[in-house]
Amino acid sequence: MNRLEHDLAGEGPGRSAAARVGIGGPVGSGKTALIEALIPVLHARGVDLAVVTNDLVTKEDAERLRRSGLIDPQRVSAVEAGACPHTVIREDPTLNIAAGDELEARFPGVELILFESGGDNLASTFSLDLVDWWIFVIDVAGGDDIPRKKGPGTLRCDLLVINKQDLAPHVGVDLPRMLEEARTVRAQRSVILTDARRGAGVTDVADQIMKAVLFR
Ligand SMILES: Nc1nc2c(ncn2[C@@H]2O[C@H](COP(=O)(O)OP(=O)(O)OP(=O)(O)O)[C@@H](O)[C@H]2O)c(=O)[nH]1
Repeated sequence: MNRLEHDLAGEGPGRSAAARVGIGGPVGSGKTALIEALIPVLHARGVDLAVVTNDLVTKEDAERLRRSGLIDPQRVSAVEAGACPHTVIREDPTLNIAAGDELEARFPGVELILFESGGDNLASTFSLDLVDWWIFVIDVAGGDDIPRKKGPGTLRCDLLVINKQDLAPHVGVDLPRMLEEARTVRAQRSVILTDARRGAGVTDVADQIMKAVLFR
């Protein structure tokens, strides 16, 4: 039974107040930019929100979000992942679970906690002990062959986001084809194109979170 099933059953150690959503993906694909774009959209829908960031040896992403003015800085927690970001989101997610629990204790009304993983490769996946649902963010500039490589992140996530769609003409990427290949390797499970810097596609991502995770 994963966390979501525990929560629906209202029992067991996975029981918690807030839904937990992971946001992973390769270095620089736009995970933080997506969170920055999602925060105002989710706030406008009345979602009580907090964020946990994972960086290798700094707190850079957390500091960026705290300075952004988009969210109460107290609602952003930083985990330092060390050399292997996989460990803290998959093999031993204890530090992240504790960071989420601590945010829930400080903000009892919190409904949704976003966990941004440290930038990593196409193999990063989240433990279902940590998150109820997770998004994998790749980007157009990383190459239109990424979906065809069938990395575990691309295949297993609940939602695949292909970010930086605005860059497609500049890097020679056939966007409709990349989208089609991504849908094919995912057996038609969700794929959304975004431009996180300008906000394109971000309401679609928020719609999926509202529906699949918050049941509204
Ligand atoms: N053109 C364009 N640039 C983007 C987009 N999204 C993010 N960027 C830029 O891409 C760079 C990396 O974005 P981040 O949000 O820091 O990426 P990240 O995945 O959080 O990076 P790490 O935490 O280092 O793994 C920044 O310079 C962003 O401004 C987009 O949709 N279009």
